[in-house]
Amino acid sequence: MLKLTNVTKKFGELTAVNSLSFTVSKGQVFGIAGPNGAGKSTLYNLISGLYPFEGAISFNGKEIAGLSPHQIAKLGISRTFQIPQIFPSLSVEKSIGVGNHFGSREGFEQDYVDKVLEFVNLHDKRHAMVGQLNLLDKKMIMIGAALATKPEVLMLDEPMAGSNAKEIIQLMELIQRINRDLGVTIIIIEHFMKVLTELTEKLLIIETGTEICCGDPVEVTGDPRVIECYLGDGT
Ligand SMILES: Nc1ncnc2c1ncn2[C@@H]1O[C@H](COP(=O)(O)OP(=O)(O)OP(=O)(O)O)[C@@H](O)[C@H]1O
Repeated sequence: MLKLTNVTKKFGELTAVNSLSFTVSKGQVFGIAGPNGAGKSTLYNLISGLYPFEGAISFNGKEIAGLSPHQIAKLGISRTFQIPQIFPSLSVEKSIGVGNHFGSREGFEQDYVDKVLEFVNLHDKRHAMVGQLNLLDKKMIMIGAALATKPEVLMLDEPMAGSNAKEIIQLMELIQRINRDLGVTIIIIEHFMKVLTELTEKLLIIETGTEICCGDPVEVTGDPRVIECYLGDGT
């Protein structure tokens, strides 16, 4: 479904993404982890059409290099950000509606916005101003706006950041429902290994833009190269 071939991104002298190749299959939950500065968010920025890059990225067989973020969203790729990107003075309903305006192929659909509000459990807060809500609600709004684009693939950038244990369980449950009930393929960048091993079917570890290891999450997290570069030896 989503295939990256020798994708490289340089910022001047710095190679942020270094010849990465991997495939995400339809319906999969695919994890990405690595130390700070490894190039994870840059990878999302490339797939979202924010920067030009070397190599190839194809989605359902179509090359996406050169397409605008808007065109890529319309193809069915959506994303969230580490820090919730929200419009503080918009209502919850309008914020999710913006996602539907931006990405849906069928034009604006109020019914779909209503469905998303229910799905992310924000129907009771639909008229609240986004800026007045707590971090978990803001995350749910950002995920809801991404879902309102009707994505085939949803890329989540550190969805658990800043959340407590109870919120992490709620977010994990939501991600599983998005994958299972809506059939959306998920790519998730996360630092919490427990979240990655519980949620994902395949895990890619990168360091300084380069692949260290990719495969079964339990095997990957036990790989000595991953322990050395990312997890540490516990001492
Ligand atoms: N627009 C940019 N211009 C120049 N350098 C950039 C730009 N964006 C990212 N970088 C650099 O590219 C490297 C990878 O950054 P990136 O944000 O992708 O890492 P990351 O793995 O997402 O890190 P973190 O876990 O801290 O979010 C870093 O060295 C960063 O400083």
